[in-house]
Formats: sequence, C-alpha cells, structure tokens
Amino acid sequence: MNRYERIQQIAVTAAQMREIEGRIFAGGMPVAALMEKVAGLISQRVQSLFPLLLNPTPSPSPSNGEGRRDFSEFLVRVGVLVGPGHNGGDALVVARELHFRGYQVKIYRPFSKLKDLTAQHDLYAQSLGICYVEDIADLQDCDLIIDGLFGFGLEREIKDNLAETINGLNEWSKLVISIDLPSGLHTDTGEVLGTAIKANHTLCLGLWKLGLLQDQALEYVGKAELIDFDIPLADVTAILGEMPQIQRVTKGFIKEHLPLSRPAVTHKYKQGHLLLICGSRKYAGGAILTGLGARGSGVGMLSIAVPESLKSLLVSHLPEALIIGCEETESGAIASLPQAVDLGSYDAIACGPGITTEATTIVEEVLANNKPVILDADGLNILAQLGTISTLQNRQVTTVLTPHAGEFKRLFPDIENVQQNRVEAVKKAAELTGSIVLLKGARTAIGNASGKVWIIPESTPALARGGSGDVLTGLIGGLLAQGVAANINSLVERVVIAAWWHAQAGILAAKERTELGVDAFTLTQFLNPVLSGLL
Ligand SMILES: NC(=O)C1=CN([C@@H]2O[C@H](COP(=O)(O)OP(=O)(O)OC[C@H]3O[C@@H](n4cnc5c(N)ncnc54)[C@H](O)[C@@H]3O)[C@@H](O)[C@H]2O)[C@@H](O)CC1
Ligand SMILES: Nc1ncnc2c1ncn2[C@@H]1O[C@H](COP(=O)(O)OP(=O)(O)O)[C@@H](O)[C@H]1O
Ligand SMILES: [K+]
Repeated sequence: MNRYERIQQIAVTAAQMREIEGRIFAGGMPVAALMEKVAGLISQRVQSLFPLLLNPTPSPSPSNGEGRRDFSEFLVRVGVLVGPGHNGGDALVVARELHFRGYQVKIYRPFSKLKDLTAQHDLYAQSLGICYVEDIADLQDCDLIIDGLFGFGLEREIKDNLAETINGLNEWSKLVISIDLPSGLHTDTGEVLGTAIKANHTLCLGLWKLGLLQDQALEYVGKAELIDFDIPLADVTAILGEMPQIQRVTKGFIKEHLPLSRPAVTHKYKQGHLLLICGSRKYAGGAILTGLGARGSGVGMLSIAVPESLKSLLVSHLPEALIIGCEETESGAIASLPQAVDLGSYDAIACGPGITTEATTIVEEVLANNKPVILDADGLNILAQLGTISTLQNRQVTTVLTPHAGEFKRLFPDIENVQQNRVEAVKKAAELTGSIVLLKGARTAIGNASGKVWIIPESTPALARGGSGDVLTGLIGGLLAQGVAANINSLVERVVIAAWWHAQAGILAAKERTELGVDAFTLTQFLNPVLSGLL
C-alpha cells in the first residue's frame, strides 16, 4: 500500500497526535522547521484555492455602456485569526507568506500571551509592517478569513469576548479556511466547546483528526482535506500499531477487499444464497427496496420471505428472486415461516425491514439459527424488546445490527451520549454484544467485537430519505452471503464495503440528479455504476 493510502486511512485523537509529534521532535526535527514546512504547504494550498487573478469582471464603460475588461490585479484581502498556540503560529507564517505573495493581509490576534515560537512569528510579522487590527469588525471587508485560533490544543470551552467574536464572525457568512480544524471543535469528538468557527474549508494537518469524522462536527468543517507533511509512517505505527483501531475507509481499502471477479467455474449457490425476511401489508415497499439492494450486490441466489399477500408484487419487481409467501397475521405481518423453509440452508439471513413489531417469533427463530444474520429496522426494535445483550451474548455466529441513532438508543439504553461520540458508542455496543454494529448517519461508523471501528468518510445528505436504509440492508446481506459461500473468515469488511458502496451510490446519484433526486429506488440504480467506476 502506498504512503497516500496509508495516511488517508488513519484517524487520530489529540493525544495520539501529540505523541506522534513528540517522536518527530525527539528524532531531531526542529519545531520551528516543522511549523515553517507545514505552514508553507497551507499557504500554497490557500493560493491555489484563491489565486490572485486578473480581474475577469467587465467594468461598464460610461460612454457606450458596453463591457470592457479591466486587467488590473485583483486583490485578495485576507483576514488572519491568530491564537496563542502553534495553530496561531501556523497562521502567522501563512499571513507572512501571503503578504509576500501580494495578498492584502490583516491580522487579528486577541491574545497578549503567546507560546514562544508563535510570539517570534508575531514579532516578525509586525516588523514587516503587516496590518494588525484591534477590532474584529475591521476584517469585515476581507474576501477570505483564515482561522488559526486553536488546533488540537484546545482544552477548555471558548467563552466571553472570544465566543462573542466567533459568533459574530459566523454571522458574516464569509469564506473561512480553518487550519487543522475549525477552532472550537473538540479534536476527538467534534463537539462544539462553547462555540466554534464555521468553516468552508478545513485543511487538516498531517493526519485526519477523529473529530472531523463525527456527525456533530460536519456543520462546521465544510470541505475537508488533508495536508500531508511527511510524518514518517514509522512514528505513526509506533503510536497506533500496525493495525490502527480506527480506520478511515478509502477507495483503496475497498479495492483491496471487494471481490470484483468470480471464479471461471462456479454456480449460483457457490455465489451465496441470501434469505431476506421483510415486508408486511403496511410496509410493502421496504421488501422491494431490500430486494433491489441485494440484487445490486451480485449475490448468486436470492430468496425473499414476505406475507402471502405480497407475493405477486415481489415477483413483479424481482423476477429473478425466489419469493416465499408466509402465513400472515390479521394486520398483514408475517406470522410464521413455512415449514419447508430450512434457515440452515442459506449462507446469510437479513431480517427486519417492514416486518412490524408483531414478528417477534420470527426474529427469535432467525437468531436461534447458526447462520450469519443482519437485523435492521423492526428486527432491531424486536431485539430491543427481547433484551439486546442477553439475546446476543450466546450467539456463536456473526450478527450484524444496522441501527440509526434512534434504534441504537433503544438497543443500548445504557450507552449515553450516542451522538456526542458516535465512534465510542459503536465501539462499546460491538464489544458488549460481540456483534458487528453499524451506526447509520452522515458519517456511518462500523464496530466489531474486538474494538475496531471503521468510518465512512464521505456521503451525502441526499440519502436522508425513507427507504435508503432498506437498500443498505439488502446490499450488506448480499455481500455477506457471498463472503460466507467463499469461506471468508472475517465478514466485517463486507459490511464496511456495503456501507461505502451505498454512500458512493448516493454521491453519484446526487451528482447526476441533485440532492433531491435520490429516492431509494433511484439509489439502487446507481449501485452498479459505482462498481464499474472502480474497475
Ligand atoms: N502536530 C504537528 O505535528 C504540528 C502541529 N502544528 C500546529 O500546532 C497546533 C497545536 O498547537 P498547540 O499545541 O500549541 O495548540 P493550539 O494552538 O491548538 O492551542 C493551544 C493554546 O491555546 C490555549 N487554550 C486552549 N484552550 C483555550 C481556550 N478555551 N481559551 C483560550 N486559550 C485556550 C492553550 O493554553 C495553549 O496556549 C496544531 O493544531 C497545528 O496547527 C504545526 O505547527 C506543525 C506540526
Ligand atoms: N445526512 C446524511 N448524510 C449521509 N447519509 C445519511 C444522512 N442521513 C441518513 N443517511 C443514510 O441514509 C440511510 C438511512 O437509513 P434509515 O435511517 O434506516 O432509513 P430507512 O429506514 O427509511 O431506510 C443510512 O444509510 C444513513 O447512513
Ligand atoms: K483552527
């Protein structure tokens, strides 16, 4: 795996970053030299994002009213916010470099006590005659704000005057670039400590900070990118180990694990047999969408158990699937599976979308079987009623739970503050149950029993729409069944692939059809194009 891939797959806490940084300095890298290097890279990136252009705006000529091109230099006015620590030091170096390149720079430094290195850069910026402003309002005419107030060293809430300053600045709706992370965000959880800068771009330094991958940070982060400053991989490995416990899921990871080709000699049952148990008279569509998600996975054989009255509907949407009509309750939920159904004959079973909470015995039956099971939606609500941990404790085979935050709270009432630290929550839930837990959201996180967590770093709010979770359940089921048929030992990668694939399909669909054009059926149509794009 090349350096770029390795680095992109890592996410660190503030404490880990501090330790890695410590090793670099202990190795002999001077602190000042590193700051100069890092801030040089930031400054170059800022210049490529906001170049000093020849002004392309035609200015109207008073005589004939026709446009005339004005080729005078277009000044970019940059306001730089400087904090007391090394984040502020980075900002001062960026201010100096932009000043030399011809940008019109103004510095706002609301602190009198600075770390030594920061203080030195501050002195030099003053000696160069760069403009300092006392009042944040003096930055209101800037085209761009660079936020170097705090990085991963923020340790307490932002309060009083500084909080007011940040709140005021957020209201200007200016273009803001944050250095390392938006000032005010907790480096590990992404929680807002008092208040935080709302950035359009975040230039994260060296390694991805975990907080940038948590849902609650996203409103502040904007477009995030990593500025690689050549942290030696040996130093990363020394702190995080060869197999880091938290993994940011990249395209490279997917390519490594996704089975893109089939053996030349095979047959349908060797390519996985998935049983879906889903749907009710009330929720018929969920069964179709789950089926279409499974279809997208390429699974060899698909069987779908639905209430008898939905059978012909399912046949018409999924002609390749074997539809099993089940006896139903008065309200049209599955009452029982036909005697002829042998749960042990499938490679994996996905159960839950649309089954209603009447189908308790079905869920019990499914879990009593020793085949990998995916539970979603009402399958999860039933599990919560049965008692999540006690029910799953003795299961010897893979169970995958795919809750959104609401379902998660019902499943794990003792795990507090789920949304405040989703990565930690999913880790605990997976360890407690010995299951694979996938917590849905803007940054879906997947945990396994050994405490490892994978995060899907890109997605789209276009997916926040009824039925898109059903598609995911089918996709996971299909990939799992294929993995079991191929005798793959570790199934968690299959779940991770499904979550990444689902998100990418959403992104691709939103690109072609806008964020409002990604209904769940449309989403299923974009699963295959994601795959062809990988080849
Ligand atoms: N990790 C690395 O290898 C590198 C880090 N660099 C920069 O250094 C930053 C970390 O620097 P620091 O450790 O100095 O930390 P910060 O610059 O993030 O801030 C720490 C300073 O802020 C003060 N502080 C913390 N919370 C406060 C609050 N709520 N109100 C007021 N003051 C508060 C602290 O007392 C300390 O002086 C990174 O984010 C990055 O920008 C780069 O310069 C170079 C390389
Ligand atoms: N803001 C968002 N950004 C990205 N993905 C999202 C967002 N909101 C929801 N999703 C994704 O959409 C899907 C919704 O699933 P779920 O809540 O189960 O809906 P449903 O039950 O209606 O199918 C999940 O995969 C989730 O990760
Ligand atoms: K910052």
